[in-house]
Amino acid sequence: MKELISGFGFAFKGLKYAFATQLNFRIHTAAGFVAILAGALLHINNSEWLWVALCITMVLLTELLNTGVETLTDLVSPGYNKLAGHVKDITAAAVLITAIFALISGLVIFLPKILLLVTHHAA
Ligand SMILES: Nc1ncnc2c1ncn2[C@@H]1O[C@H](COP(=O)(O)OP(=O)(O)OP(=O)(O)O)[C@@H](O)[C@H]1O
Repeated sequence: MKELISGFGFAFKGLKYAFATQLNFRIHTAAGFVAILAGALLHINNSEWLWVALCITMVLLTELLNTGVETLTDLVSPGYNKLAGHVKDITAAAVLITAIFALISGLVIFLPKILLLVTHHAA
């Protein structure tokens, strides 16, 4: 039980480190909160909530993996190294792909509801 609790402690330490050092992690966390707020205000349904939860999880997960890989790369290759650059570019690309997926999902879920709201108010 003690090991389980200290395991959570290490995980929170990792989250705190990513949040403190990575601007992109803070931006994506804020975007996640905005999506949750929009979901509540626009009364999205259960399956839409699952898509929102999946997108937030995947973006933050890839951000955390990217931070881990970047940190490890800086540890093993502090100086310039072409391969080290490729490693960082590849994990950055993983974040980009996931963020694009989240953006498209967000548009599919929220845009029709926002347009309906706007046209309803305009009429
Ligand atoms: N050791 C290195 N050798 C070669 N190229 C590197 C190296 N470190 C970084 N780069 C190149 O610079 C880019 C930015 O690296 P950096 O470590 O600043 O990443 P970042 O995404 O800006 O991370 P951070 O959020 O820590 O600032 C990498 O994607 C890579 O192309």
